[in-house]
Amino acid sequence: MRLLLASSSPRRRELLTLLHRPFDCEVPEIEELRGAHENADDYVTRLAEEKAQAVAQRQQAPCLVIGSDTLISFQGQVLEKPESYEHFSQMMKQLSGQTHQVLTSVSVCYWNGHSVVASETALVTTQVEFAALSQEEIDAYWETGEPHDKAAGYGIQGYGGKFVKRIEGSYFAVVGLPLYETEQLLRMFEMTGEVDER
Ligand SMILES: Cc1cn([C@H]2C[C@H](O)[C@@H](COP(=O)(O)OP(=O)(O)OP(=O)(O)O)O2)c(=O)[nH]c1=O
Repeated sequence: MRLLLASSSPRRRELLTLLHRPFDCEVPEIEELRGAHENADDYVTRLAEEKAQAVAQRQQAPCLVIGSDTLISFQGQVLEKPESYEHFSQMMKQLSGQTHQVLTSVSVCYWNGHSVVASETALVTTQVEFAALSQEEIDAYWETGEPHDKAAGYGIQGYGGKFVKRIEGSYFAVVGLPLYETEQLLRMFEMTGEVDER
């Protein structure tokens, strides 16, 4: 049974290699737009499911497809990737000296070549406490080029790591793919018998 990762993220690809299964990557093309009354949990869950299913629907043969999505929830607001320097700077000022939640969902779907037979999704929430940041630090961080493709504009695994005082939850979920939950979902599908052993 072929395993596919529905992602353009180099971080997710690297993390999935740690689960020791051969896989291929395909980029999901979905619109990321939150519904007016959709809360952060529902939104991040829907996006992971849509990514997995978008890639599954292109396949001729049976496969398992993994999709994932990461966003930041802070005081009732959802923070996604920065659209500009101004947007980035505004998000960093909001997070400065505060604790925010990183929400990452991972969805696995089993495609039989014609339809989605089964789909399971896990949502992982991690608390991240940021140090108080000066405008100089925020500006210098923007100059590294790291923020632009990351939720809320920071990467805990890179230069952004020095802003993180404490985390409670899954480090790997913050980087983009919760390893424990992904392993559990894959095992569940592998054990059902519907899906052949590789
Ligand atoms: C908070 C945080 C996010 N991120 C990344 C993880 C995700 O790649 C990205 C959030 O954007 P996503 O929309 O979840 O993913 P993506 O567009 O990068 O990739 P895909 O093709 O799978 O949709 O932010 C980090 O790398 N480090 C961090 O500390």
